[in-house]
Amino acid sequence: MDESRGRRLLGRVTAGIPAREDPVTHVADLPGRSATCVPWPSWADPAVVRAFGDCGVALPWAHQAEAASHAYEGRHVVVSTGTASGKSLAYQLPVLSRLAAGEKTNALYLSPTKALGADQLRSVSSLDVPGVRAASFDGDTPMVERDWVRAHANWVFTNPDMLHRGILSQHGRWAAFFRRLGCVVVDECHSYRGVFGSHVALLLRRLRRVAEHYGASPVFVLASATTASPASFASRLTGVPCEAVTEDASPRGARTVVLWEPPLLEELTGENGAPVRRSAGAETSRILADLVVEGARSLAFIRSRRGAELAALGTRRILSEVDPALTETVAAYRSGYLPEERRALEAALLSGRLLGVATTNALELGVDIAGLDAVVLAGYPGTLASFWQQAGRAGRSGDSALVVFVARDDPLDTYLVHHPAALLSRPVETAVLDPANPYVLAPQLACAVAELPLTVPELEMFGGAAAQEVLAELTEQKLLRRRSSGWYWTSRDRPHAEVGIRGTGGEQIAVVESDSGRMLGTVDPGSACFAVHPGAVYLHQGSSYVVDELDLDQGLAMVHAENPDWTTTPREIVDIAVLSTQEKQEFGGVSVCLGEVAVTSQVVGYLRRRPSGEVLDSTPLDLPEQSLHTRAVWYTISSPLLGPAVGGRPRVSASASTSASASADGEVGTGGHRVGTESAGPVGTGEEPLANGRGPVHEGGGRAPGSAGLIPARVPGALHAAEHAAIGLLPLFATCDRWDIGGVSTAWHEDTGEATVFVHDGHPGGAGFAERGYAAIVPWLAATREAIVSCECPTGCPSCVQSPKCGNGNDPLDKAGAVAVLGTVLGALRQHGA
Ligand SMILES: Nc1ncnc2c1ncn2[C@@H]1O[C@H](COP(=O)(O)OP(=O)(O)OP(=O)(O)O)[C@@H](O)[C@H]1O
Repeated sequence: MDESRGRRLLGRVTAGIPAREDPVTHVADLPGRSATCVPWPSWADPAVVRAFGDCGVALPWAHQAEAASHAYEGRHVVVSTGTASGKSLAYQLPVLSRLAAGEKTNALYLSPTKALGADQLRSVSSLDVPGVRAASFDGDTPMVERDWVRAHANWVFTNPDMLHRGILSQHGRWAAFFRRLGCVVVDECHSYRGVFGSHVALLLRRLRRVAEHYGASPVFVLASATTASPASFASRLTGVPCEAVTEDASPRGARTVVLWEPPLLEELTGENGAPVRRSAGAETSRILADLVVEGARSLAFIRSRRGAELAALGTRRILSEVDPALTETVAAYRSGYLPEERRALEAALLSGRLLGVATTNALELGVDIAGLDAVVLAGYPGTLASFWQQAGRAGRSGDSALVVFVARDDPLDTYLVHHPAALLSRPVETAVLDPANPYVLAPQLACAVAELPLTVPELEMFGGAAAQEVLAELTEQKLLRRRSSGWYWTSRDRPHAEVGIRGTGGEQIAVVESDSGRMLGTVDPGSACFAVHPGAVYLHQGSSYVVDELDLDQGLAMVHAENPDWTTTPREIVDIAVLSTQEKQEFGGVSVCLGEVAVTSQVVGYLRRRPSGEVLDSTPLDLPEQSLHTRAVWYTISSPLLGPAVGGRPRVSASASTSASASADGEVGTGGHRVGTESAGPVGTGEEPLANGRGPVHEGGGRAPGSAGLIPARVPGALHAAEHAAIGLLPLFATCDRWDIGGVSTAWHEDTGEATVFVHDGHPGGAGFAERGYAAIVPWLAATREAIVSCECPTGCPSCVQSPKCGNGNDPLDKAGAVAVLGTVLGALRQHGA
């Protein structure tokens, strides 16, 4: 294939776009690499080597052999290499070699999703190595088969949910399996982050404890996408020291990576008259259609299932006008499809019968698809690990391929397409998890004690003092009994069923279709008012429903199927109180704090909007207040630093400007990474002009040196805008989703006595995001300011300071004021040595 295929495809997808609308903000050519193969390790069983050879693997790549040897020789290891770099072989080789040699040993494989577990079982079974009895044990395993698996399987494929509820909770029935447990495989371990990751970390400690009880001490083999500090992450996740193998020896094709910002729409405006851009989904359909016309096998990653379906439809619509025969070569792919449908789609894409597939991240993990001609990413997938994982589906075996990152209309994506280094030159972040979160620790310790009485020496593996405190509370609640030998579970019932490891506990709200009585899914209690309030549009597996009733007492949301051409946005009022300040640093009029807060929120209504952003109407709601104890990072600014003139202090604004947040549903965020993405331009007093040429703040009178120079009336809007943009940018440092965090800003806060901007975790007890914000305060706020400055809109738009979930209808928002405030804060931080 032509070396410059990526460049040629780029020429095709930009052909015909007028220069003034040129969406391409950056192009980077990433070189390819050839494979480094090594001989099979001497310990590898010949039958296994033969089986791999029959599947086209003549020799292992160097990193595979290295990781496999660590595992075989009993050292815990994490292999952290790129997409499709053959991580499976790294754990298959040692496990299969022992089983093929007839050793009486067992292995346990854990994957974050059932589908991935099924794929991996299929791959192991297809090798057909003698002596291997591999079987899955998950929610789909029929009861009649479960006994067989427990008694006979020597390699069990499961997931953390089943390990928690179905295996550890009744470990006595698995005694024979545990006695011989020699290896635990933790696949795609980078996805264990945030609250879910914290649960899994404690679950793995429980697993180790139970295995030890039966006399086994398994070796852990972890597979991860490329991440920073994989060894320390793997060690935190498992609680045992892990070696890391990171040198990727698999072959990789060259890639042309293009950053793409859709143009502003001339004919449409959004909330408060703000300019809006063409949607990333529509833009992606257009690009995908061009690629299909070129005969390029392409994948487009879209963040929602519905978005993936819509992008496929959009692509087909465009193609039907060009060449109707090509419409057949385009499809959507997402979880929720039957395994056979997914297999058929994968095969069709690999064979070239399908050319364009619009997918959710279902095709990101574990699916054996690589070597495509092009990948389009509609929006930042949340982490660099995901970005590279998705981009890695393009360009293998020496082919040059095209990767297009299309920005959505939000501050983070806008920042990234204008700061390529933040996307292309940064080391991938490590995942954040916080197993010491008491909201996670308490239910996990209850399960651990119910499994086996906990002794004092075992405290250390669960976090030492933090665990001791939690145990004391559980004892006080009479859930445990303390004896001299340790802690004992008091009830006959096991706590496991009550403990949801993917959220932060509490009774889940069931979402039920009224007509059929079918349960569609569950929603975290903390986010129910937000996600399934009456009138809300609820999406499930690509289908759309509208909520008729939310009964919080019964834990039920009743919905009916409906596919309206509008979406809903809840309106929420939020209040925040500081419970304790754990860290505080003073920087001459600016202080930066980390601590515990109580966030009280109430959904008071919702907006209906068209996909274009146009608001149809606003409906009031009467729902109860919700309270969330969590962690926050906040900064305060003294009056002289805000005010316009020396002596001209801003009056305190009586009405606090708050913005909504605190949704605890959806994916749990991940780990963060402190990076050097500081703004290229000077950051100081907020004097630099905005990109639109407007000077930022010139409000009469003199100004104290370094102050923001804002008259009091502008302070709430300035803080509010600064808070929105900061929420938008935190995912760059804390690798959470913007929906995992929330914020409140106020011109005067009663606990701090000053103008304050809070950004808080959306999960009870926190998931480590606020800590990341605190640790990266300067680069985070510098990036925030830079994102606002570089946005070309005049007074604020979704690309900079408007928030899609604002409880105050994005009002007041003062874009220039936000730049001034952030400039002042950064000036103070820098001047005082932050
Ligand atoms: N040493 C090798 N030589 C040739 N092909 C190999 C080798 N090792 C693995 N492969 C092939 O590479 C492909 C990707 O392997 P695998 O799915 O294990 O990668 P992965 O790193 O787990 O992928 P993902 O990033 O999707 O998790 C498979 O088709 C596999 O057969």
